[in-house]
Amino acid sequence: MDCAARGGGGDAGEQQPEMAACAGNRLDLPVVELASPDLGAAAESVRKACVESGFFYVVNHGVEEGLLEKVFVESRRFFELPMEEKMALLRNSNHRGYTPPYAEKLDPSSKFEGDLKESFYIGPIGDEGLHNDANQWPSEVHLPSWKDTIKMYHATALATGKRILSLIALSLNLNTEFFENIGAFICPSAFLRLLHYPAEVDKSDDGNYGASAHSDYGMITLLATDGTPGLQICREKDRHPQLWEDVHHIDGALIVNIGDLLERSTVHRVVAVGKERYSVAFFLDPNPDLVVRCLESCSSETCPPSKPLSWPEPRLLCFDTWQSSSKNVNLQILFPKHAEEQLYMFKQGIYTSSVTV
Ligand SMILES: O=C(O)CCC(=O)C(=O)O
Ligand SMILES: [Fe+2]
Repeated sequence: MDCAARGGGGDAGEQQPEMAACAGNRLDLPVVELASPDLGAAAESVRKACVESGFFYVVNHGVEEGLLEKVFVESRRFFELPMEEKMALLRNSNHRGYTPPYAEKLDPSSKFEGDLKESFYIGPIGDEGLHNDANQWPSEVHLPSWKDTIKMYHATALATGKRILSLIALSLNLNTEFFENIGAFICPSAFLRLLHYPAEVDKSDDGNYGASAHSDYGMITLLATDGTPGLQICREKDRHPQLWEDVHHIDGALIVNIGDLLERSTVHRVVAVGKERYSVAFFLDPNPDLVVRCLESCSSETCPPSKPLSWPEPRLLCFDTWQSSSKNVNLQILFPKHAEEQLYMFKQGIYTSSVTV
């Protein structure tokens, strides 16, 4: 079972006055060294990043630069195909495939028809021998090396994502194997999403976003960009006016952000910068039958834990339809600073797809 709409789409939700980051107000997000033998220091820096902004960079992350370059080449090749060829791979009921411009509106309150981006989703890659790969793949005649490159990146990003989650576990004084041990990775919902943002926009799209404000709803997202600016975060979404800060590009680094499932997601968006932009997002979420609840060590009287949640069937999870906590597989999560928001994603119904195609 896969998740419904990817990305997010519930939280930011407001067309309020806002400030862009002032020039010179450089956002210095932590850079985490993933190959460091000093796991304690790396975990501490992850913890600081998660508590303070929910966004950080990782370097020495195990993704070869050459592989990433190939992914961007293949991505460009796909998005340059004629629209009818892309539409032939339109996102299917398993949420794999192509979404054209305007197909998604990550911020449901946006006054525009949809976001400017187009994208392509690749879900968990099955063993073809077992016929369980629900992905759609472009024709090998047109794009002969596409599938192998994308599969390679999916596997590499999954390994990197698991390493980051082991540091997150450590940062919470848990065993590095915590997520592995509770079964979060038995069959993880690992979705790769290729994204393409147009350079030119029609007059009617003045003020529209490449990707409107949202938070990602899963555990962590690994983001690679082609270096073109546009990504912004809002660290305090309830502040008025909102302050949006640019996440700048660091050569060779991946951008990591934590999602709603870790209770400390950060609202972000991609603004149109008058230049074409490519990015590749990898969403690492646990296997679908995991029960989610707050870690005891992250709760207190003032920060009571939420009741356990099944993942990712939130449509069933209104306040009055709690699942029992009796399952022994529990993903118990974190960062109590935002415990009061534990349920906001469900209240907002962000799993209800905002896809209009
Ligand atoms: O393209 C980007 O930089 C961000 C994409 C994103 O936030 C998403 O797809 O959830
Ligand atoms: Fe996102």
